[in-house]
Amino acid sequence: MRAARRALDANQQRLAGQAIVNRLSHHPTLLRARHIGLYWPMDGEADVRGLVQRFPEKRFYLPVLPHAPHPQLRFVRWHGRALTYRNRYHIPEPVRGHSHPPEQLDLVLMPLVAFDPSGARLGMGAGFYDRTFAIQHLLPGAGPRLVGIAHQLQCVPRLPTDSWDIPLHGVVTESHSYRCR
Ligand SMILES: Nc1nc2c(c(=O)[nH]1)N(C=O)[C@@H](CNc1ccc(C(=O)N[C@@H](CCC(=O)O)C(=O)O)cc1)CN2
Ligand SMILES: Nc1ncnc2c1ncn2[C@@H]1O[C@H](COP(=O)(O)OP(=O)(O)OP(=O)(O)O)[C@@H](O)[C@H]1O
Repeated sequence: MRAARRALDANQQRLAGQAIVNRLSHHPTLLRARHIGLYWPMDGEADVRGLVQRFPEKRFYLPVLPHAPHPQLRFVRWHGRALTYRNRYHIPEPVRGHSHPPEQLDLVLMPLVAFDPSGARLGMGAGFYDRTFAIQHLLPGAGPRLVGIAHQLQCVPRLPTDSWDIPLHGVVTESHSYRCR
């Protein structure tokens, strides 16, 4: 999946990102949300950063890697400008800015490697998102809506899941919007 999404050329990437932003722009969950977790795309992930210009009245945050012993991602405010600092995976991160408690975000747009229509998500394998939103196992209605963002080619019929995986509420690709739970 990672090789397949990396193989998309710049034009396919641009079109996919625009199509997903357009879909999200009519998505009631996005329209209602005020504090939104976003991500800086890497490794062929769909680029939905255009949302920041599209919705200047909303507040967007980027994930910042935890330092031991804190197991959770932090979400730091991002205004859409260039970033210079890169984390250990070479992903840009804001170095200063207001951080919003993850469980108080309204919506988190989650990067993923593969997904299935039931809302199972395969990530990069470090468990950052699962640990950050683990509270949803205890309080299923609590915390942000979790919406996966992907290219349609990342959809598989059925993914195996582990007990700690947090299911997605929905997934949006350039051609489909899935409602999962
Ligand atoms: N854009 C984006 N940001 C994100 C994530 C993501 O999946 N996408 N993450 C989602 O959790 C977190 C970062 N998690 C990551 C986990 C592993 C690797 C990674 O590249 N692993 C390499 C080995 C890297 C190394 O150790 O040198 C690999 O698997 O090939 C990258 C990000 C937070 N930010
Ligand atoms: N709630 C949790 N508490 C403690 N450890 C956890 C929790 N959730 C996940 N983990 C740990 O994280 C590891 C990686 O999880 P997994 O392979 O599901 O990551 P992923 O969802 O693919 O990655 P990511 O969320 O970073 O994109 C697991 O082996 C597990 O030990």
